[in-house]
Amino acid sequence: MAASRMDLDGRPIKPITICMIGAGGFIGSHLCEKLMSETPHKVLALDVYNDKIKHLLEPDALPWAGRIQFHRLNIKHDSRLEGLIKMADLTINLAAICTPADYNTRPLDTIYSNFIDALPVVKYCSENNKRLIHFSTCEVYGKTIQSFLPKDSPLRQDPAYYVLKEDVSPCIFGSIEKQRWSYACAKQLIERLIYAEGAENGLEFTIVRPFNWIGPRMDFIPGIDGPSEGVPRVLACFSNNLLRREPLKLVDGGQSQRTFVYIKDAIEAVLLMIENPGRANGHIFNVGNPNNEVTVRQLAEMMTKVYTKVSGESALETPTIDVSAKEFYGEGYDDSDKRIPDMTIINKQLGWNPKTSLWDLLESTLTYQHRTYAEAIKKSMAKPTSS
Ligand SMILES: NC(=O)c1ccc[n+]([C@@H]2O[C@H](COP(=O)([O-])OP(=O)(O)OC[C@H]3O[C@@H](n4cnc5c(N)ncnc54)[C@H](O)[C@@H]3O)[C@@H](O)[C@H]2O)c1
Ligand SMILES: O=c1ccn([C@@H]2O[C@H](COP(=O)(O)OP(=O)(O)O[C@H]3OC[C@@H](O)[C@H](O)[C@H]3O)[C@@H](O)[C@H]2O)c(=O)[nH]1
Repeated sequence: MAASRMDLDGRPIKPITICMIGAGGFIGSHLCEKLMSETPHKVLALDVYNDKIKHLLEPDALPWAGRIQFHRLNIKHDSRLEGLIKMADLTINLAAICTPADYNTRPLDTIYSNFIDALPVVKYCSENNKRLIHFSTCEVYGKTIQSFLPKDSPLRQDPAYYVLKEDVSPCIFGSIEKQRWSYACAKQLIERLIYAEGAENGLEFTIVRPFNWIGPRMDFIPGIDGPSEGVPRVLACFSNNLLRREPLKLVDGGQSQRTFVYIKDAIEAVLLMIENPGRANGHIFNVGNPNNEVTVRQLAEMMTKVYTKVSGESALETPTIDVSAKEFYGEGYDDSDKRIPDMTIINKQLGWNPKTSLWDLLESTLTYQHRTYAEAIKKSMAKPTSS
């Protein structure tokens, strides 16, 4: 099966070894799954955790046994990193602190994780002539130009002022005390450094800007497989509320807009980048679904409807409540107003298009959430609390 696979230019795809840093996270787990089930490539999977890829590592009888190897390490301080990058043909760096609740409360860890800790990875790839696919973020665009226009300006209708385009749009962040932007700023600087390594030293790189990829295994459910007081990204926050039958919290009224793409669609795009280096090298790619735009309030409403359908439970009388950003995230939070990816470059280079509608992706994801967590939540809620 694998030997006859062709790239986009009709050439047979040769098996390669991939050093995947952050392989134990949400995106990494889906990418490992795809690479094991549909390709002949080998993966050196690096992470501090492996819970989300355990099903790929054990038992030894799995059809891909021997093609995936887990290395438990922290890239902040581990001398094995360079050796592992040297053993591979391609490095994919996914490692990062990337939950907004951390950006303004742990700004130093956020900056170190997204910039300083990524530096050796870039350096080792450049020095050893290894290809790098680096995961950045749509947050590097910051706020849209539209958000600074007067409310009654007709220019607000013009996509030139809000659609985010890799080679045209500016990066607009808030002031320094809005520490929300520390993440985006660190990601922007590492993008610039990688770009400069390409320009000055010939590093072969691809930069990925994910636009809200969501699906099973994203983050954690507080108190079940993560800290009770932890604040994950919105999919897991709302899933947790639905599972516990409590109102979904809308930060500052839930007016911000996002486009959500199904993780399985997005992984197809990454596989195309891996297997078509000639088309992907030197490029920055938006990866998102421009057709799945909603406000956070609309997302909450849709998730409530979908969850009612997949769980068979009745809807809550009060499905949502408003909370202020300060109350929910603390001092220094700020938000991206709107995120619609322009798809021209990825379409032209890789012919990729997302397929799954928001309703469909929520249906499969919430079915997974219900199946995975409903029992555990019931048990934990039935336990008497110690006082
Ligand atoms: N999911 C999205 O929609 C999205 C959007 C924009 C950007 N991204 C970017 O994509 C990448 C992956 O995101 P994700 O959603 O899978 O996040 P995730 O938190 O699930 O995965 C990141 C993984 O990196 C690991 N890691 C972090 N620091 C490490 C270190 N020092 N050493 C070893 N491992 C370390 C973590 O343990 C985790 O398993 C990140 O760079 C993130 O900024 C994701
Ligand atoms: O319970 C909640 C959680 C979140 N929200 C809101 O929902 C929106 C989305 O929040 P998420 O936590 O998913 O994160 P964001 O979309 O703001 O940023 C994310 O996008 C790009 C990636 O780099 C990161 O994964 C993360 O920074 C925000 O407006 C947030 O304020 C709520 O209204 N209620």
